[in-house]
Amino acid sequence: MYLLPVHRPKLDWTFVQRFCSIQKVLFPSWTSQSALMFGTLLVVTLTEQLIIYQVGVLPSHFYSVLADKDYSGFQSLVGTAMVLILLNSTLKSIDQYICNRMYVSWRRMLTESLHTSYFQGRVYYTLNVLRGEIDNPDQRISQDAERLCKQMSTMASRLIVSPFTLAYYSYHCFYSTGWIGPVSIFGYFVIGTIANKILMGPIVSTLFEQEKLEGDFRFKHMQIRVNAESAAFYRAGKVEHMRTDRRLQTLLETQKSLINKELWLYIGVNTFDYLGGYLSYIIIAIPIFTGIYDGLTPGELSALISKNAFVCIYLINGFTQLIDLSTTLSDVAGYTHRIGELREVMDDILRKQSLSLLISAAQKVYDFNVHAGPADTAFILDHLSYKSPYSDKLLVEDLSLKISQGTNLLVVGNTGTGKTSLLRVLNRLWEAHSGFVHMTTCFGPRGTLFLPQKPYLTDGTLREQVIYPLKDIYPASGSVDDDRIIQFLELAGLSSDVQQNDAESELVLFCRYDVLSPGEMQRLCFARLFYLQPKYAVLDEATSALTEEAEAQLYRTCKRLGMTLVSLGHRSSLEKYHDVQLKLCGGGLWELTKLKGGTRSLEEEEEP
Ligand SMILES: Nc1ncnc2c1ncn2[C@@H]1O[C@H](COP(=O)(O)OP(=O)(O)OP(=O)(O)O)[C@@H](O)[C@H]1O
Repeated sequence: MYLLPVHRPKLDWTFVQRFCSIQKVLFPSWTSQSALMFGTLLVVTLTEQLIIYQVGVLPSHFYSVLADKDYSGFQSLVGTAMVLILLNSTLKSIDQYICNRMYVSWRRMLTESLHTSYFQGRVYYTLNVLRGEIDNPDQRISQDAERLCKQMSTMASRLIVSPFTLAYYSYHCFYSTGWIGPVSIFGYFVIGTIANKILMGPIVSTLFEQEKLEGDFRFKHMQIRVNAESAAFYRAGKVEHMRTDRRLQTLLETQKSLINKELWLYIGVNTFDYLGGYLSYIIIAIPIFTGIYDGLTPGELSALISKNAFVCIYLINGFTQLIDLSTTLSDVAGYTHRIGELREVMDDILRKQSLSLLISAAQKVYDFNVHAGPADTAFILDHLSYKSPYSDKLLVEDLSLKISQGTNLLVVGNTGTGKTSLLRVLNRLWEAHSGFVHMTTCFGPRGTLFLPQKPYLTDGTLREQVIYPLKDIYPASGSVDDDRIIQFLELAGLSSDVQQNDAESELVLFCRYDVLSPGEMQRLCFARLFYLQPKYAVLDEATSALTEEAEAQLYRTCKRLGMTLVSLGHRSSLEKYHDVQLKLCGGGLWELTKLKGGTRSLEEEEEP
């Protein structure tokens, strides 16, 4: 099993590392779109600050012209104020616009990067089925990534400019008030930061927990949505109501606890804000009471006080804005941990996956002579033993078998004896416990195709359902061969459905695939098989929902199309389509027998 050490999410070094690694995704290079947008935002916010400074010192000019009764100076000042205010509001809107664009761009890059890892090899399978320590990967990719980008974009314009404004206003504050102003403001900020860091600690872990419960709650609703009919047959409304409410209660309890913890942070932040407002007067008062400005006229003094007040207040404001970001930062930290953790686990899976691929490639070269079979061999199993990932008991022990073209294999056995698990091992979803297993053909057309026990229908058009898992019509050069698709749907016994869906236009939206009966779904999967025409078809109880006549028709078509079949099933009627039977007896035991008749009896059946 893959397990990473459990880490309680906090504002710590792990957060910094995870945050930096996410930034590398968001800013892949200096010339990337987001880096350019970030640069533009910097220019816009700096210009905005310059304008704000000019707007901020306007009152001091007003005091001065009003005290001197300077009418023309007053007029030009009103004109300047109008222009500055217009400029300021335009720049502020551009600033918001860039932040929103950056959010979309970040979200695209982060989600695409998560998708790249998630869909690589069989990471999504390992993550969802085999590894329990990552809760709700879907929620992390869809919602947490979105919220992280949103919160970061709201922080961006305030954070980006703060080093410049702080330096600029510190200089002005020093110039106006001497060292006492900046030093007392810095000291005040350090105390505020330490207090907030302490208050933010519990919020990060509670937010992490809340997002997990949010995912669980959503998953419960999704479960009901997908299984609505089965639940309705059980009249399970009451019990599902109770269970769904229970998840909601747990979520709301955690949300309440988060809000309680945030209350202390809000108290801290607001106290810091209001105390900061008064601090500016203390700083301004010092040079006045120490007599530094004694030689000034009342008009000059009030203009100077207004200017100094603006500089001090703005410096304090610069720091309080940073402190105000604490609530956003604690959200960012929570989401960063959730996404960082997902990325680490996916990287870990990918590393192990490529390592096992390397080992198996090396083994393949080494074992080539030992295990090489005829050219038409699809699967080679040599002394293979396997077990389920959560158990120590072997499902099958020491199984040796070669599956070649023309030799159809039927795998039978009681429930839970490991039939589907054999396919998991063949497909490399599970690792073999010992022995050698190798699939010599490729997946898809001309190779091997698996029809899993639960038919999987994807979203999209009927054409896309039939050509699945291919992205495009096969072969790539071929024209859109809807006629072939319709022909194979008919062969699979789905003609009436096609006509219904096909009535208005060609093979368009197949939006009612979710209401197909299990039998119809299985027929649709056979239509896929006929379309792709692999050399080998591995069918896991692929006809369990169909009648024996339908089964016979589908199996005959497979054979006519030249496929070699490996079937898993319980029905004795399957025997006549196969040449060899592998019976799994449980406890690691198995029996391999030749079936009498097999292909021959099928040919006889077909003759009339
Ligand atoms: N994802 C999984 N993780 C852990 N154990 C699993 C997993 N899937 C199946 N198992 C276990 O492996 C064992 C074999 O399961 P398998 O699906 O191979 O049975 P089967 O022979 O195909 O049964 P059936 O005839 O019902 O399809 C079972 O005990 C099952 O609980």
